[in-house]
Amino acid sequence: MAQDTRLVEALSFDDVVLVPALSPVEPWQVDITSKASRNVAVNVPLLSAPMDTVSEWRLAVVLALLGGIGVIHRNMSVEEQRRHVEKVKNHPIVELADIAVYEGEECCRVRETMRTLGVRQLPVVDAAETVKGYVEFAELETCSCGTPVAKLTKPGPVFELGEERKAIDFVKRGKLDAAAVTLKSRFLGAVTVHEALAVYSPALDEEGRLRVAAAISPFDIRRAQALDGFVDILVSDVAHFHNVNVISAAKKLVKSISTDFVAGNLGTREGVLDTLSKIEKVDGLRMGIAGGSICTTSGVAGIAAPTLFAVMQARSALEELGVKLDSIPIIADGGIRGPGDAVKALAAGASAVMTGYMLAGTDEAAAPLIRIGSKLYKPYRGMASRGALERRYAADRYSRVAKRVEEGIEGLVEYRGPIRRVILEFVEGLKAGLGYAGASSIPELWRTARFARITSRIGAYTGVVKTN
Ligand SMILES: NC(=O)c1ccc[n+]([C@@H]2O[C@H](COP(=O)([O-])OP(=O)(O)OC[C@H]3O[C@@H](n4cnc5c(N)ncnc54)[C@H](O)[C@@H]3O)[C@@H](O)[C@H]2O)c1
Repeated sequence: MAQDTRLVEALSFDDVVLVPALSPVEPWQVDITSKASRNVAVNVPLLSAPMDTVSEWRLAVVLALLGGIGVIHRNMSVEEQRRHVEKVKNHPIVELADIAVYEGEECCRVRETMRTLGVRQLPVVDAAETVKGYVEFAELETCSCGTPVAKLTKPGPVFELGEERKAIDFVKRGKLDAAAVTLKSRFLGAVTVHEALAVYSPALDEEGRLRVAAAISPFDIRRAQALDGFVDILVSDVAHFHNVNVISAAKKLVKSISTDFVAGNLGTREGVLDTLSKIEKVDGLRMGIAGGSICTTSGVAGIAAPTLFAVMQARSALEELGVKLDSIPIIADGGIRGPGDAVKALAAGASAVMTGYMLAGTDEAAAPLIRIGSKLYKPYRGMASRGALERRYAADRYSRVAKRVEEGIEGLVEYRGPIRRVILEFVEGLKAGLGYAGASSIPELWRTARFARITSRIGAYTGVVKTN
């Protein structure tokens, strides 16, 4: 057969922009709820990459409290990975010790403050200002002053702003010794209540526990079975899923699990078509090869499927099969530097994005904080870097050595503070992006987004020295 020498165009995030459109919504009204896999809803369309400098239980807890989902890496034994998942699943949403019942004047004061602020819900925080969840302020009884007594009940999902609800949620740790306004400024910092309400919305399973996913190799049935039914999603974690051996291993593996299975990484339409035609149960597609900031695959092997291109490829495969985009969600994985790239990935057809880089510098990331001179950093490395591979082979005696070449670097990223700051910026960026594109939700963005190719970099701060 003659070699096919046609060039296809593999677009990357910097090659395109989304063009603005008539907008029926204000950014704060934009709904960014989505799916991380067929049966797993998220309030923030973000998954942490299963990397050993990023995703362990601590990050997964806070990310789920903020509405996204963490994917626990697999550079550890099966037992250890299960323990990480357990820690997330058993983590309290509301710490019972922090719960108080407010009565009388105190109750009236809370209600009045919240009414003044136009707020129905505030997050519960601990001493480190980590979001613990929500408390419900339900109109169950009436206190002496005639207003309802606040009772803290099971945490619920975030209510739509402007929606009339009987229940009023509010946030507080310990006794209400300060007005909600004070709490707002202490906890929320410079952001508005509207913004904060949009962010703090835990991703919970049917039993009200935090959601969490775990990375597996399709060859590792033992690991998959140990996590099956316990974790929300099993995420395939190999560089080239479109390999006959990987596909046949996955075909076998899915027969023994009931948890959502995300296939990946894939880069092409053909890869998706082969995956879906050969594997009975595929609940999501992890798309993108060699797009990551720490990935050296394109240099080492000359291969890449840039994330934006890979998402577009998956979308065309699904459309060809007549499969709805939200029934097999596409996860854009690799090279997402911030919300702008994420908006482009979503517009191309993704339901959610996966990132290591954006989260690697946060307090909650799995690597230790390092000081060099006056600056703080956190280590960050690719999962095919020498260090990560050595750890895998040492920690997991069932791991296979498929290649003897490194495809990732080990480096440092600047310290970024608590993850909630990153997520807040991410959520607000997404909402702004959808607002510009004239879409009030992600499915609407799929239908209406228009891309334009750009001929040169659209740069912010060009020629300006940034001081903040
Ligand atoms: N997303 C990316 O772009 C990317 C690229 C490289 C590595 N990685 C990550 O690095 C880690 C190691 O990756 P890995 O796939 O080498 O893991 P691995 O060593 O567990 O390999 C798993 C299987 O994937 C197949 N495979 C992998 N590379 C292949 C290739 N070049 N040609 C043919 N088949 C291939 C083989 O069947 C192999 O046994 C994983 O965590 C992976 O996700 C990611």
